[in-house]
Amino acid sequence: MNDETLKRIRARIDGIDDQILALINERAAAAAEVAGAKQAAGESADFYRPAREAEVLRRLRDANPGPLNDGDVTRLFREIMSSCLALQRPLTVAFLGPEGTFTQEAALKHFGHSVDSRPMDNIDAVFREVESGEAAYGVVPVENSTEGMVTHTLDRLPSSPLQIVGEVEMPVVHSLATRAADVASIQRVYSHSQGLAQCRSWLDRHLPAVDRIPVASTAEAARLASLDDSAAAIASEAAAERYELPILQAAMQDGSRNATRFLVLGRESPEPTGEDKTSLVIARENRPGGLAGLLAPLARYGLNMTRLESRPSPEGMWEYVFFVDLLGHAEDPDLKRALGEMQKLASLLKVLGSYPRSVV
Ligand SMILES: C=C(O[C@@H]1C=C(C(=O)O)C=C[C@H]1O)C(=O)O
Repeated sequence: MNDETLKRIRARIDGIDDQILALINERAAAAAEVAGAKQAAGESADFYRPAREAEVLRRLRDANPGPLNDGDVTRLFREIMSSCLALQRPLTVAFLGPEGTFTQEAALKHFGHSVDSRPMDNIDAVFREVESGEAAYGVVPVENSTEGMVTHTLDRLPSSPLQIVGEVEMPVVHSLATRAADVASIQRVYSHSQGLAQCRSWLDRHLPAVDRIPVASTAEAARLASLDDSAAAIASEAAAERYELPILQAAMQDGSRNATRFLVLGRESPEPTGEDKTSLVIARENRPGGLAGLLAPLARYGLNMTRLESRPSPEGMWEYVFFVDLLGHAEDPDLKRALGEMQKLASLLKVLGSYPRSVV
């Protein structure tokens, strides 16, 4: 390419950038106008609207003519909205810490980077931070495609006044991060119990005799491995980078499609968007056909159940509660009718939240 051609194209790019710069600032000013109007109408000081944000992202994704791919378009607009909102006041988001966990990645993926994200020591602390109003939102893991449910989160939901206001799905790729020169020099492996479980076959094959030590988080595992040259951590690339640990084995998880679903917790329920999910916890006294009867209204109204999970009930030995995820919003007419019918049969029925299906 000759210099003249390059110069011409670069001048064109500069011109385009000037337009983008003017337009994103115009957008920020418009978003501030919405905030002003909401304030004038006496609405709450929290201007974040998960339903509206999901609609904005879906509309742009569906309108995207390319060549940029849909994932990149939603990610870019996610960050633009995050910055627009932070002009009013950055959202405070509590997450299962410490810094560098997959939960933090999920929080930033959902809210964008212009938030005040606060690491919490455990799942219960995330709930408490939002319940007390210290944080506006919280992010916790709820299930992994290889290892199943995160029981702490499920067990904490029924007794909490919080609502599920969103979900985030994220591929989880584990790395073996260590200062050890080779696999043979590793004497212990730290990770969160989920990380150890998701890499079980790899560990059985390559490090069968080595101690597997569960710790509070994959980020904590990376910190510990950074203090000891004969230790390794199973953690994210981000955590390895944070503690300056070389990666000896990338993508070591057993399932090639290992993913974790996270829940976003808040205090107010999002409006319907047309592409929503509803999470419930239900129970019925134990008798033949009890659960089948309780779920029957869902089939009658043609509702799609995407998850059914049982957990021991806090009420009695060998009694169970069931966690159900459905497509639709609790205010959708059919779902509302089905819930009304289920309520008559159930000993427990609580809507844990209706929220937009994940977009980013
Ligand atoms: C601007 C609004 O408020 C916030 C900012 C949004 C945006 O930048 O597009 C979208 C939803 C809200 O989180 C709105 O409600 O439209």
